[in-house]
Amino acid sequence: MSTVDKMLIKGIRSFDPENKNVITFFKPLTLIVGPNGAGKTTIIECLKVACTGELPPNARSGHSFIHDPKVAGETETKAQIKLRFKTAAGKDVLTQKATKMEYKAIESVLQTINPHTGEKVCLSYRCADMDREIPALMGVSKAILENVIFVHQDEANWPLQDPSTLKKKFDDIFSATRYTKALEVIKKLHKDQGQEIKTYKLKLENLQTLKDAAYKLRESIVQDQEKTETLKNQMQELEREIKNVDEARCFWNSRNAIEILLRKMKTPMKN
Ligand SMILES: Nc1ncnc2c1ncn2[C@@H]1O[C@H](COP(=O)(O)OP(=O)(O)OP(=O)(O)O)[C@@H](O)[C@H]1O
Repeated sequence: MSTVDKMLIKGIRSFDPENKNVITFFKPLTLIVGPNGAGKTTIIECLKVACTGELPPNARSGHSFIHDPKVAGETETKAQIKLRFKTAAGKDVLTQKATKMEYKAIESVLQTINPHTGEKVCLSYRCADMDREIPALMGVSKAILENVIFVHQDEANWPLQDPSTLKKKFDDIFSATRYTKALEVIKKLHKDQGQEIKTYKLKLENLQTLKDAAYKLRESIVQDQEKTETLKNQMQELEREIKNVDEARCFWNSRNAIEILLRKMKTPMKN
C-alpha cells in the first residue's frame, strides 16, 4: 500500500516562502488540528496538487494558491511542494514542484531512493507526465485521489451534485469512463454493421432474382438445344430423302434417255 511520509511546503497560501515547513505523516493515522485559518485545508490542497496536479477549486488559476508576495512586501513568490511517499510497491519516491506567482510550474522532479544505499536517482518529467506518473506509482487513480482521498472541503458535498456530474465522477472513480466509451463505440459498430447487413441482404435478394433468371435461361437454352438437335436430324433425314429423289430422278431420266435412244434405233424396249 502506498503511504505519504513527509511534505515540505514553501510559499503556498499562509505558508512562508522563506521557511521550510515540513509535515511528517504518521502511520496508521495522522490528525491535523488547528484553529481556523491555520492551514489545515492548505495541507490537503498541497497533497492533491503534488499528487495529481489539480489546483483547489477557489485558486483562480493558481494565483490565490501561491502565498501573496504583497504580505511580505515582495513582488514575486517562489513556491515549492516536496512530497516523500512510498509507492504501492514500497519504493521511496520524492517529488518536487516549484512555482512562482503567476502559477507557472518551473520545476518538476521525481526522485527514487535506493533502500540499500540511500542513493537518490533523479528523474525529471514534464508536469503533465508527472501528474500521470504519481497516481500510477501510488497505485491509486487520479479520480480517487481527487474525489475520495484529498477531497477539498469546498467540494466535499460532490455526492449531492447534479446527476450528470455525479455520474461522471463515479465513472471516473470506478474507471468506467473508458468502458462507457468502449460501449459507445461498440453500439456505433453494431449500428453500422446492422446497416451493412441490410445492404448485403438487399444485394443478396437481387442476386437471388438474377440467379433464378439465369437458371430459367439455362433451362430454355437446353430445351432450344434439344429442339435444334431434332431439327438437325429432321434436316438430315430430308437431305437423305432429297438425295434419293434426285437419284431416282436421275435414274428415271437415264431410263427415258435409253428408251428414246432405243426408239430411235426402232427397237422396242423390253420390261
Ligand atoms: N494567497 C495567499 N497568501 C497568503 N495567505 C493566504 C493566501 N490564501 C489564503 N491565505 C491564508 O491562508 C489561510 C488559509 O488556511 P486554510 O484555509 O488552509 O486554513 P484551515 O486551517 O483549513 O481553516 P478552516 O479551519 O477555517 O478551514 C488563511 O489564514 C488565509 O488568510
